[in-house]
Amino acid sequence: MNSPDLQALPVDPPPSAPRLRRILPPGAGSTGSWPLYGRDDSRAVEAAAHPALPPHTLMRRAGEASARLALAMAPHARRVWVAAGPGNNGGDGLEAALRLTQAGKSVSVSLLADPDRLPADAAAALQRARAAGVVVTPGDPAALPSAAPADLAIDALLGLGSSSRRRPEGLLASAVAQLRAWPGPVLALDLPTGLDAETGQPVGGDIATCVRATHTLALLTLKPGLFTGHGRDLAGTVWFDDLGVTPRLDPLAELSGEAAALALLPPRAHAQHKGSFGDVLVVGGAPSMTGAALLAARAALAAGAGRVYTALLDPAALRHDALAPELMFREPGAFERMDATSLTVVCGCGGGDAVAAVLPGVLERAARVVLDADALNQVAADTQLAHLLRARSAQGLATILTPHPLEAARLLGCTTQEVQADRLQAAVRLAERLTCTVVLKGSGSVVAAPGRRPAVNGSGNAALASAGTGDVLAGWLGGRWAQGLEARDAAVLAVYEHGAAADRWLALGRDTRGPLSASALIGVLGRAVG
Ligand SMILES: NC(=O)C1=CN([C@@H]2O[C@H](COP(=O)(O)OP(=O)(O)OC[C@H]3O[C@@H](n4cnc5c(N)ncnc54)[C@H](OP(=O)(O)O)[C@@H]3O)[C@@H](O)[C@H]2O)[C@@H](O)CC1
Ligand SMILES: [K+]
Repeated sequence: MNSPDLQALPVDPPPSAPRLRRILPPGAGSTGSWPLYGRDDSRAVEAAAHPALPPHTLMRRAGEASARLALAMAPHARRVWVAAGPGNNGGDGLEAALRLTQAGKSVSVSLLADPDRLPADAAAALQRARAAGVVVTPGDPAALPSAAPADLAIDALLGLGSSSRRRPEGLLASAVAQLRAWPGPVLALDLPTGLDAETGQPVGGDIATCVRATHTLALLTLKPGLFTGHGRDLAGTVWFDDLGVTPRLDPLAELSGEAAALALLPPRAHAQHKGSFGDVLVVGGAPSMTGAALLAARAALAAGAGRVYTALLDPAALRHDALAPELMFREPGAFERMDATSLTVVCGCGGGDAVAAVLPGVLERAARVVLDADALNQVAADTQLAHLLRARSAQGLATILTPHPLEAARLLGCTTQEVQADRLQAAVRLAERLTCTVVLKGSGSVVAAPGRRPAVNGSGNAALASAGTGDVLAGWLGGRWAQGLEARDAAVLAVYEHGAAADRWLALGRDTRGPLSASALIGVLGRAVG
């Protein structure tokens, strides 16, 4: 997208600096972390900004930003269809329609609302649009003429006011269906209609009633729902315009970006030696699952740990890895004789039930522990292990858990659906319950630590959905953490790098539909950021 298109429209009032920023996928020069605000806090930010501004200023700015982005993303669109809903999201759409008409586009607006019952800002926008000659048709969008693939649709049906339990029905549902079937690009204003701003779940539970946008322009604040759960799939490329407002509230969460990860990378000085970079012990690999432990160990090595030991739980397994001869193999019982105070133990990868025997010793003594997969299931099934885990933080021992949603559900004693219904809250609850740092994996992985603001990861794509990538994450995380980072920082960094490696893989022109194998992932991880 080139900047002349973004400059094509008159601005009102002129912004002092470019406000429109691309957030996802992260590009060159992307910033550190972005604050994410929930529904109530976004409304509070809006309410605090209004008194200092002339009436309708924020909505005008929202319309201006939307029109600029629309022109840039669909420069050859002959027609633009705006689907406007009953609230201020619809008002944003009307403001955008006005500006796109002024820019020479053929714009039609379907207003799915009673024009006499619009909120004040939206009512003013309707008046301004009509006065400028925009054709606004209240009612049924089914009457639309067919669109060409270059034509643009704007989803201004529902935004922040989307009711959390009410799925779009009737005319609203029919407009959503039109947007889902639209042959060209779809720009969602603030949120794709039907997406919950905080959880990234479909309101009313049915993803078929959500708009699937090619681009979403978040307005005033970035909302966490755009980046986790179904948010990534429904929002497409995410843009942000703060409308010239700086929030004075603590955010609900933050989005980790490239620069934040780069700032956390452990430095490597010339005069350091392998002893400076920490020791990692990977415990796992029960019979028929040794590959999982080997993947984790190779990843820990690639992450830069000074020495990596591997304790396979399969007594018959080879004590050698021809592809990683740097790995040192030990018996599982050897842990008892190692210096646990300087050790980072990655425990669980392919560990099966056999991992239960080593877990008590590891939890009681190891300075830093990453628990993954079967180790998490053992903790969920054994209250004594859960007790040992909780006791660690009081003894100054740190733990990072890396559950996927099913493992998190077992640990929390709830269903996977309940975890997914609010991933941020589930990660925070788990971190507080077990006094650990938690990485809740999945689309938009969440890093939570007791008393700290949760972070949603901004990197990654569906290529990571392949066997063994979780083992690679656990090992890579152990390898990064061993080099002296604080637990939450290590988790934020490793999770970002893990996703960025998959992004880089796609950028290199690999098969965009095929998965990235776990072994190939280790190969690209070292060059994931920077
Ligand atoms: N004002 C400003 O300065 C700025 C505003 N901004 C923009 O405003 C947006 C928030 O506006 P908003 O609060 O009016 O909410 P919005 O999402 O438009 O809809 C609420 C309406 O929809 C209705 N409704 C809800 N669910 C429904 C369902 N399932 N099916 C049917 N109806 C349903 C709901 O009805 P109710 O629940 O009240 O019965 C109500 O009538 C925000 O996202 C941003 O785009 C920004 O540009 C910043 C500046
Ligand atoms: K919308």
